[in-house]
Amino acid sequence: MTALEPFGARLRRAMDERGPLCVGIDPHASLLAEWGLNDDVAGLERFSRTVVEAVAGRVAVLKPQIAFFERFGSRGLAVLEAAVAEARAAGALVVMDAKRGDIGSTMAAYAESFLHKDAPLFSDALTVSPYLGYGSLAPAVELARENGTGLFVLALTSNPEGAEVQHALRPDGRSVGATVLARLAAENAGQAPLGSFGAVVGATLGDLSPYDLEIGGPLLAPGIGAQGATPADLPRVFGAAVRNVVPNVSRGVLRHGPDVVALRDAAERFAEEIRAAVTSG
Ligand SMILES: O=c1ccn([C@@H]2O[C@H](COP(=O)(O)O)[C@@H](O)[C@H]2O)c(=O)[nH]1
Repeated sequence: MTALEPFGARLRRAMDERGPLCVGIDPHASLLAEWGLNDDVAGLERFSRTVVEAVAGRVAVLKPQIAFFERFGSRGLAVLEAAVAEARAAGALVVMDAKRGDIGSTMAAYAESFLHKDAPLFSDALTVSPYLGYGSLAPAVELARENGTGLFVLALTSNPEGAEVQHALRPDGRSVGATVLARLAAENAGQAPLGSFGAVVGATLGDLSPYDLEIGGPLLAPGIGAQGATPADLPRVFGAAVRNVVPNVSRGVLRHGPDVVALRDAAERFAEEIRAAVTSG
């Protein structure tokens, strides 16, 4: 494979051409049942293929949640490999939601598993956790730069429990989450039109004006739909940085399956609401 253009540039173009929506591939056992599928590898495969068929040719980003595939061991991971390859072949960027984080030497292996161009689970970007110290992510940053891939670093997560860690104040008076955002801004310095090192910032969080969200990179915003946020919340939560927001919807779209057209229509409705909110905000 020839070297890829940096992830940030590829993402900016995809957002401009297709809109910023990211649809999740989250095969919850309850969704498999609602779709009339068995909670087994065949059900998992049918679910993933249907989501890819419905939306991968239309939305900018697909975000598989690896936990739902790991549940089925090596055969689940084989299904994930196929879904990633098919989604990318249909023109979607793939953000692997694996939230990896470890000491630097192990982090390097995690990065190779997803961000190296020859990896079976090669993805355009990976979610990672900075809570072993931001510096522990350095091998992943380096490998992403070499391979034209990207990272989304957990900064201010959508779940209420995240605040006890992410809002905690450091000795210098800054919060932990604000420091993660500042480190990302430094990674992205000088990168145009968009850096490759994004933050995860929940759409559920309300007013984020105390935080500097201008990190020069994308902001992956889960929480719309099942967690209660709506597209209309985006301008209020993200302010001017809304132009760099990649809103994620998983269950809010997936509950409309298994009909391909119904899934596609649900994604299109979210995409339209996001477009309206972002342009009016
Ligand atoms: O802060 C975070 C980080 C990641 N997620 C993931 O996003 C999706 C959300 O799914 P919904 O069904 O739309 O609620 C899921 O894969 C989470 O693991 C998050 O929700 N919040």
